[in-house]
This record gives sequence, C-alpha cells and structure tokens, in this order.
Amino acid sequence: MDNQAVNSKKIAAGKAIEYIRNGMTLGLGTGSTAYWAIQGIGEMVKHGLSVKAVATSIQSESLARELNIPLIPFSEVDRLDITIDGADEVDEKLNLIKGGGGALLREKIVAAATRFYIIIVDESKLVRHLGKFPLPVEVAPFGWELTMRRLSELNCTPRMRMAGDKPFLTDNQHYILDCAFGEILDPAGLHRKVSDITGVMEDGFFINMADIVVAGSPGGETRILNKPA
Ligand SMILES: O=C(CO)[C@H](O)[C@H](O)COP(=O)(O)O
Repeated sequence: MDNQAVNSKKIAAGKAIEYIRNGMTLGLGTGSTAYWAIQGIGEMVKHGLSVKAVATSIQSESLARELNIPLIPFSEVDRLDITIDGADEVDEKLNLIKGGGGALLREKIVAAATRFYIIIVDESKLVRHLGKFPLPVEVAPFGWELTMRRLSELNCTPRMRMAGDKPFLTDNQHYILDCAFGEILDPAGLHRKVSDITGVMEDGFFINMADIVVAGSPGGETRILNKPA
C-alpha cells in the first residue's frame, strides 16, 4: 500500500474517533483502515478514556488486547453506541460493499446492533455505483459448488477466495466467493436475490446501514458524508 493511501486512512480514522465519549460501548472494525481507529482508541484508553468494546474479527480482537482496550463478549451486548469500520466501496447513498478482509458476517452483526455506524475510507473508495469491487459472499463449505452455480445464475463470475492453495476460511469457518457483477444499479434488489440462495451465510452489501462516512484524502483533509434523508 502506498504512503498516500495509508495517510488517507489514518486521517479518516483520526476524525472518526472524535465521536467517541467516555462510557460508550464500541464496535471495532476490521482491515487496514479500522486498524488506525483501533490504534487511536488504544491511545485514548491509555490517556484515561473509559470504554468497552467488541471486535468484528479475531485479528482486531488481538490488536485491541495488545492496546489494553477493555473487551466484552458480544453476548453481553444489546446495543453498541458507535462502531467504526472500513469499506471496500461506498456509493452516493452510503451503501457499501464490505468483506475484502473476510470479516463481513461479524461486521454486519455488529453493525446491525450499532446506534451510530461510522465508515472510514480513503477517498478512492467513493464510487457512483457499487460493483467494481467483486462482492464477497460468505458461504457454507457444505455444498459450496452448488451455491456457486446459483450465484453465477445471477450473472456474475464467482471465484473462490484462496489462502495459498487452500480456500480462505473466515473466522466462522466459512468460505468466501468473490462475485464480479460489474456495475450494480440496484444493490438492495441484488442483495435480496443473493441472500435468498440457500448456502449463503451473508453477503458484503451493507445497505442503508452507515450513518456517516469519513473519507480521508492524501492531502490530509477529511470529508464527512451523511446518509441521505
Ligand atoms: O470489510 C472489511 C473486512 O471484512 C474491511 O473493512 C474492508 O475490506 C476495507 O478494508 P481496508 O480498510 O483494509 O481497505
């Protein structure tokens, strides 16, 4: 990753953590942008901030532990005050494609329990229509070949995500099929069709979930995009 992209991510994360207040329960995202938010929260905790958090992946949980961010089991959570997470694409209505890091299922469960869901991206992730980034679809290993055929009937080219010469396994022990649809004009409609396929555990569409998107630019500016009314 080039330094400019790193800077944009860091800047966006720095802005997002300004929304955090003492006593909040937080959701910690996954990926190279969420990494900076977790680092920032760790720094705030070091300086006396009192929060509790749940993580959206084993990776983010380990990072939070290293930084002494107090973690609670998700079973103890009813509502999270704020979750800060990254995204692979953001459209003009703040619909997202997520799951490039393979954490989409936990990320969506955490997002759905969140009062104020903040997405942080470098500005290159902002698009008019979703779809240039292949849609990650988390599927059950049992019968995945059939699930893949059903997905391809929706006019996409699915590919098994690999980790070396083996299928990539999510934290939930599922596979990921990355589905190249090309430009998607109706993400909500397509989300329904994908979700209807048996064997699909979750897809990477996050429709109408983000409250704000903080986009960082390499020059150090941030832009805050609000969910359309
Ligand atoms: O959805 C995700 C992980 O499942 C990430 O948030 C998404 O892939 C963006 O990652 P990054 O910040 O590294 O570009």
